[in-house]
Amino acid sequence: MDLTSLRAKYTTKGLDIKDLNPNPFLEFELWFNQAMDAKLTEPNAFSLATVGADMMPSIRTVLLKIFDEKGFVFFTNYKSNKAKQIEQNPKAAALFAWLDLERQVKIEGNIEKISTTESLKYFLSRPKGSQIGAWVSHQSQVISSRSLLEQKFDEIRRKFVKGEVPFPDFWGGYIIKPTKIEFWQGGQDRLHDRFVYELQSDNSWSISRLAP
Ligand SMILES: Cc1cc2nc3c(=O)[nH]c(=O)nc-3n(C[C@H](O)[C@H](O)[C@H](O)COP(=O)(O)O)c2cc1C
Repeated sequence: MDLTSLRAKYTTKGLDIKDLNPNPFLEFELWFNQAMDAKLTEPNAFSLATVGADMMPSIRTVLLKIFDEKGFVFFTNYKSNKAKQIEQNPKAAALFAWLDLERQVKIEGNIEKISTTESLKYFLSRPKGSQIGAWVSHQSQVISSRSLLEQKFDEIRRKFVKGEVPFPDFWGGYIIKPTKIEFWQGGQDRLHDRFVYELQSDNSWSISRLAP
């Protein structure tokens, strides 16, 4: 299939350094709220890239659940492929592609587990079905059929039909602590605007414009 004629025009006003908040987390919050206001599908979904000891990059979608000046938090299975890669190499990149807004945000940084208390707090806020789902799925392992998953789901649901679903010790959150955050806004004739914030040794953030 030849896609060479598939071409979108970027028409948005563009970005200027004077429009940017000196604090990249506040800039991200502004863009995130605009993605919410635009009613994008799952605006908190992002591509998470990790690289394990074999140096082969791996990427998948996860959902951002918390963000503040400490970093960006998502939840997953601590025995999954991504978790193994993070253990081997605690660095990650995250990409939010808000294409309807002609925007992307790219985040790079260090990644670590959040505390069990914080993971538990989020686990308790999840619907019961999702809590059971965390128990059922040995994420990233080969399984022989879907029916096995469904059987296990039923077993666990019956077991905890009355009481609370216990918190699985192999499940929880990771926080990406950024050292770089890049904001990209589409511009006319491929003259896009890119600004990268980089964390300095005194914990301040520099801002540089990058060529598109
Ligand atoms: C929209 C969407 C949201 C997802 N959110 C999560 C998530 O928050 N956590 C998660 O572990 N997997 C999530 N997944 C599944 C992952 O993309 C991936 O299949 C899974 O985490 C296993 O990845 P791994 O084998 O690289 O560890 C999501 C997938 C999609 C399409």
